[in-house]
Parts: sequence; structure tokens; C-alpha cells
Amino acid sequence: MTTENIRTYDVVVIGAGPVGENVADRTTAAGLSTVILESELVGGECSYWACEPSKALLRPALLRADAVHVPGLDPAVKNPLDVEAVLAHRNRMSADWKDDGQVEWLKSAGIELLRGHGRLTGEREVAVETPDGDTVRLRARHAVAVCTGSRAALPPLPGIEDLRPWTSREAASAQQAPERLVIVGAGVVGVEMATAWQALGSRVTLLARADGLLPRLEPFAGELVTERLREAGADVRFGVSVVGAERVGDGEVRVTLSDGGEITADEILFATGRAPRSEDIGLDAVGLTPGDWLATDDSLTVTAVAGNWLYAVGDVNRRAQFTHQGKYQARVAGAVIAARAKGDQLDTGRWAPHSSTADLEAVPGVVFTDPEVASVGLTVSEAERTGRAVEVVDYEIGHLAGALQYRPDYRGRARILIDRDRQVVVGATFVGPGVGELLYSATVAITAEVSVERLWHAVPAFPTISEVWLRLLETRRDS
Ligand SMILES: Cc1cc2nc3c(=O)[nH]c(=O)nc-3n(C[C@H](O)[C@H](O)[C@H](O)COP(=O)(O)OP(=O)(O)OC[C@H]3O[C@@H](n4cnc5c(N)ncnc54)[C@H](O)[C@@H]3O)c2cc1C
Ligand SMILES: NC(=O)c1ccc[n+]([C@@H]2O[C@H](COP(=O)([O-])OP(=O)(O)OC[C@H]3O[C@@H](n4cnc5c(N)ncnc54)[C@H](O)[C@@H]3O)[C@@H](O)[C@H]2O)c1
Repeated sequence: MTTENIRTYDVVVIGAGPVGENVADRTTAAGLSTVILESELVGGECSYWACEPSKALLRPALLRADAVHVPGLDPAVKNPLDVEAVLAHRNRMSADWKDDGQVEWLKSAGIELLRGHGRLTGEREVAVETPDGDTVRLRARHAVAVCTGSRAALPPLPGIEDLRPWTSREAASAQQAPERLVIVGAGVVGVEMATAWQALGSRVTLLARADGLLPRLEPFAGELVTERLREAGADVRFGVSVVGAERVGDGEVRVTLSDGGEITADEILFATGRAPRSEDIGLDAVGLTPGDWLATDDSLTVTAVAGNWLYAVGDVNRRAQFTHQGKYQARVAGAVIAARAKGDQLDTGRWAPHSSTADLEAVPGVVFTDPEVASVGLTVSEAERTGRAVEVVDYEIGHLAGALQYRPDYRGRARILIDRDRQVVVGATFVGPGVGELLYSATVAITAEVSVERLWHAVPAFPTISEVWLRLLETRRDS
């Protein structure tokens, strides 16, 4: 039986991933009544099938890779990882795929949760199909924020439906290590999952269709990660993709490669990018195309819909697909919605409260591989593509006393890009064990537009890996 209700709120948020939760938190804090809709688990992809489980798998792998090279510690960690214990820890870090904790948090923040699938039905209107088959109609006085995230995109391979391939979800939540795992795609998901499952005992084959790993980052990042993955026993291949794959006899996967080769494995993971979760959210009801990414301006307002009431925040707008960046957008969107509700003028200038400027200039990201890859701002190829005049300074991190103290076989490299006219840092990439924690320093340098002259006065402690900053400045001065 279908019952029809209409409820009115100031703000309706579709999708309770990390981003939707943060939009709702900000609008509620601004005194706007807010309802958030969720069709699966409150907490979204990040909590259950992405960031949290993948990092729980990777942490033991990376710690062990560091520790086996530290004299005195090496005998204690030379045995392989205890796979069962790692997977149990991963299960706990994913809250055993239960969202009670996050639901409690919503309650404590004063946000109303409505479980079900939300669809836009018109201007400021949303219909929710609840799990018991009811339809609840919602009206928003001020704003609807689409925060429906993204899902794994599979390539159009013949027969892929029958293949039962792993996507990032299965790769992050599997309850045992496959003996042989083929990974297609060498972006962030591909290399992180190759690192994790190789360390957990799988024999991993990683297929990159380009001539290196992590093609969006500085080339030396992919090179250093390739070296270590191969040392760990993974079979890393370049310039090759999959042209056919099928499950045969006893459940094995037989994979045909673009170079004519064949591989047999127990599982195949497609880590081939993301698609927007927008195909069934009623975009046609507001004049948009189902299945498209939702383009916004820097205030996170959907530009193709008139009236400044529709927002798209997080993965679904494709501006920068990271949890931290989506949450940053959520803080901005929350402030924008609150300002418009009060009738205040928006302040959308560069780095102003109603502009997600960092999406364009300073998106930090860490790839949790051995070695870690931490980057923010421009790479050399992005600078070239956008016609930015930059100076490029490189330094081998392994030369630092702090790096050798960290891990005697330290290999790593740092690169900064300095804007020639403004003399400020506009890009930084650090590759090496433990460099993830260095990234915030570069993010602050870029967003605060600290002059290179002033950076000389930011003294890094000895012996830390942060001394790389000083070495980069000295390299530039002496070159
Ligand atoms: C394997 C993997 C590892 C990652 N690791 C990291 C990491 O370490 N650090 C990092 O910053 N980023 C990481 N990411 C990226 C990160 O997961 C995403 O950027 C982040 O989850 C985006 O958040 P979101 O809220 O926009 O979307 P999501 O997390 O996808 O949440 C969207 C929510 O909306 C719900 N929803 C969708 N449609 C509807 C509807 N019609 N009605 C109701 N609810 C709906 C979904 O069920 C979901 O709960 C990783 C991604 C992957 C795949
Ligand atoms: N540590 C982190 O912060 C973290 C970890 C994982 C994912 N993420 C986020 O999730 C997003 C998605 O990651 P991803 O790795 O799935 O996507 P991606 O776009 O980074 O990489 C996908 C790769 O697959 C390749 N590819 C696409 N189609 C292919 C095909 N048919 N055959 C072979 N290769 C193919 C692409 O060339 C690309 O290199 C990233 O943009 C990242 O922001 C972040």
C-alpha cells in the first residue's frame, strides 16, 4: 500500500555519505531544518567500501614494509601478515557494515534521517521511496543538495555481467585473500589494492594501459611505486589492457590481454574509474540528463538549473573526488545555503567563504602505497597544459638524515613548482615512506600563498623528513 505524505523542510539533502552529512550539519547549525535521505548506509562509500576499509588493509602492509628494513625490528616482523587479524581489524574499522554510530551522530547534530531512495520531482521537490514501499513527498523551502556520490565504472567488455568481477567495493570488503588477483586499471584504487592484497598473500597482476602507474600524478610517483610493488612480488605490466574475460569451469577467471597474452586468476578487479550516482535521481524532472555528472560553480550551485536552489556536492560534481575535499565543499555549500536563506549577499571571490577555491588550486591527496605519494596543487604536465610559467625544483628525499632514520633503505623524491611571477609554491609532490603527514605543510604554503622568501624562515626540525623543504630551497638557490 502506498501512502502519500508531504513534509516541508528548509533543506533536503539526498545522500548521507561524508559529504551529505557535512552539508546537513552546516545547514542545521545555521538554524535551518534539514532532512537527509539515505538508501544504503549512513556514512556512504567512504566508511564501508572505500577510505576506511582500504586504509585498514593498507596500514599493516605499509608499517611492515617500513619495519622489515629497520635494524633490530626486522626479525620481529619478518613473518607474513596475519591475514585473519588484518581482515577482522578492517571489519571493525568498517563498523561491521552497520551504521548505528553514524545514525546516533545525525541525531546528536539535530539532523532528521529518512531512509529510502530520493528522486527530484520538480523545483524544490523530492520524492522518497522508503524501504517499506511508501512514498514520502518532501518540499524544500530553500535548497536541495544532491550528494549521491559515485560508483565504480566498468568498461564495456563483452560478457562482463556474467563475470562477477570485483569493483572497489569487493576489493575493500573481501573476507579472504584470493590466491591470484588480476587488477585492471592503475589509478589510485588499482595501486592501493595491489599493495594491500599482495601484502595479504595474493599473487597480484596489475595491468596499466598507460606506460606507468598513477598517470595523473608526477611520473616519478608511479616509477617509485612500481619498483616497490615489483620488489614485493607483484607482476606489474604496462601498455596492456583486457580485451576479454570469462569465468570458467571451477570459477577461475580467464583473462585475454590486448597484447595477445592470457592470465588465469581467482578474481579480477576493475579499478577503471568512477561514474556518477545520478541515473535514477529524477534529473529529468529538473531539465538535466540522468547519468550525467552535475556541474556547479564555485558556490556548489548547479548552474544549469535556474533559481539557485539546487546544489551538487562531493563526488557527484566531479570537482575533486576525495572525502576531505567533498567535506570542504560541504562546509562551503552549507554557508552558501544559509546565506541565501537569510537573504545575505554571497562572497564568492577567490578564497572567500562562499567559494570552494581549493578545488581548483589546492586539492591534497595521499596514495597509501609503499612508498606513499602525497600531492597538492599543480603537476608539471598540468602547469604546461594550463600555460602556467613555473620553476620546477626536485630533491631526493633519501639523502636526508631524517629519511635514513625513518627507514635505512629510504627511496623517495620531492618536487615543488614555484610560480615564476608570484614567487609562491603552486604545486608539491612528495613520494616516500611516511610523506603523507608532510602534505599539510604544502597545502598551507599553497593556500596561504606564502612567498618563497618567507619559507626560508620556516625552519624544519632536525632530523625529520620535513627538512626536504629546506633542501628544496637550497637546491633552487644553488642551481
Ligand atoms: C577504494 C576507494 C578508496 C578511497 N579512499 C579514499 C581515501 O583514502 N581518502 C579520500 O579522501 N577519499 C578516498 N576515496 C574517495 C571517497 O570514497 C569519496 O570521495 C567519498 O566517499 C565521496 O563522498 P560522497 O558523500 O560524495 O559520496 P558517497 O560516499 O558515495 O556517498 C553517497 C551516499 O549517497 C547515497 N545515495 C545515492 N543515491 C541516493 C538516492 N537517490 N537516495 C538516497 N541516498 C542515495 C549512497 O547510498 C551513499 O551513502 C576512496 C574511494 C574508493 C573507491
Ligand atoms: N587514497 C585516496 O585518497 C584514494 C584512494 C582511492 C580512490 N580515491 C579516489 O577515487 C577516485 C577513483 O579512483 P580510481 O582509481 O577508480 O580511478 P582513476 O580515474 O584514478 O583511475 C582509473 C584508471 O583506470 C584506467 N582505465 C580506465 N578504463 C580502463 C580500461 N578499460 N582498461 C584499462 N584501464 C582503464 C584509467 O586510465 C585510469 O588510470 C580517484 O579519483 C580518487 O580521487 C582516493
